Amino acid sequence: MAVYQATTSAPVNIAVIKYWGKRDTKLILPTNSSLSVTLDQDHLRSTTTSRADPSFEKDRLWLNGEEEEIKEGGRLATCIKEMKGLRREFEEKNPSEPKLSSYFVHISSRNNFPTAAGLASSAAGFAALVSSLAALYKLPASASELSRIARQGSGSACRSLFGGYVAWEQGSKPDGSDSFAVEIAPQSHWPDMHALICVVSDDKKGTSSTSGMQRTVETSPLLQHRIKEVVPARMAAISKAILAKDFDTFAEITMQDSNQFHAVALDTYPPIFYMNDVSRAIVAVITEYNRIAKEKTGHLKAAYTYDAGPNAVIYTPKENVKEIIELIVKYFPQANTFSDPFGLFGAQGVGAGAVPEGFNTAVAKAFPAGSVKGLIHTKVGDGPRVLDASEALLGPDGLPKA
Ligand SMILES: Nc1ncnc2c1ncn2[C@@H]1O[C@H](COP(=O)(O)OP(=O)(O)OP(=O)(O)O)[C@@H](O)[C@H]1O
Ligand SMILES: C[C@@](O)(CCOP(=O)(O)OP(=O)(O)O)CC(=O)O
Repeated sequence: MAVYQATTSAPVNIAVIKYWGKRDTKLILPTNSSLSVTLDQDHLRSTTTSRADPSFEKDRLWLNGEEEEIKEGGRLATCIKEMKGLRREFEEKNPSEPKLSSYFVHISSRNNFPTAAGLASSAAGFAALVSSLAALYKLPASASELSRIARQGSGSACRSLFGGYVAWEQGSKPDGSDSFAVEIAPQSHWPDMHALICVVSDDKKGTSSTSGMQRTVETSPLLQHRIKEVVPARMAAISKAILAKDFDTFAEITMQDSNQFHAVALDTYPPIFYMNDVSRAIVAVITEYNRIAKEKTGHLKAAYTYDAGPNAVIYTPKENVKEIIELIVKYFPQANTFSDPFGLFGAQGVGAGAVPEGFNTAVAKAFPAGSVKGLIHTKVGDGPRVLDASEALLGPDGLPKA
């Protein structure tokens, strides 16, 4: 008996122009365009195996080994239904192909990082789901077409269908057909972009992005200004900066847009707070770091950005990463060993940290060990990957492997 199965992995993306607000909550159509950097799957990824089989009795999905309910009309069900629809069209055009669209699917997925902790697990997760079904169904669909379906799982997921630098064009059609992701530049265009994730908390967050952003749409007058007056100009300027590899402009817009996203969260009624004291101290440290860099070299060296949680993501050219880690470690001593995937520190490890010459240490207090629970060093990466059968997450019985 033929086994119809495919395994793919997909990356996390972290936005530099934030998506926050929907004009259609069912189709997941945003109130503004957004732009992100895709991070390397060598470090952070969702891996998903999908199988179609005539013996399966219903569609089932396991996330990190636990079965998730596929609610009728819910986001998972919508993505699976849309993908089966594309397969059906493909079968109609290619009548000799097996009728996989009529079989139920079993899907097993794993994230190699905390789920629902503000590390964009839903983005990587839905991108991996859609790309594994696309591989299973052998669809000729483009990444932008698939992004339209991933969007209906979680808005930010549409951007994880591409590597590199990715825009989600908001579109204007009521049916969402023009709301999808496009590549601004591939990873290879600007491979020197590194990212340091400061994990402040990996707990499940208090206010989900989904509910938080709708409260903002309903109550924040500042959001209306952001949508009309701010984001369109920033999208154009940051796209241009990426094409020109202009880190100064990229960094300035990234930090300003993170600030404004958290300002609209505060402008929401009742207000939403995602950043905490540790997050704000990291802003102060990076701001001072940039001040002396600008004084010495005329250029910025780092850009912070925060999603719907307290974790910082710091974008920087590779040459600065060691200095930034030393700086962070100085203020936020590490309780856990830093994995150092790029081998910056050698056998002696990160040590007690250091500040660059001229740095005003009074900008923040030193925090107790463990305030920043961990540091993840990664960089810009590629789009979804089709993996070998040996990496499958479903066993011969069609159930998740232990
Ligand atoms: N690998 C996966 N496959 C399918 N669905 C997933 C996967 N990973 C996460 N999800 C879905 O995404 C949900 C978590 O999304 P949520 O937006 O709460 O957190 P997050 O994505 O980590 O944070 P944020 O989007 O704010 O960065 C999970 O409860 C699950 O429904
Ligand atoms: C702050 C953000 O990370 C918000 C992400 O929101 P989600 O994509 O998680 O929301 P839903 O579409 O409701 O699933 C900004 C961004 O990624 O652009």
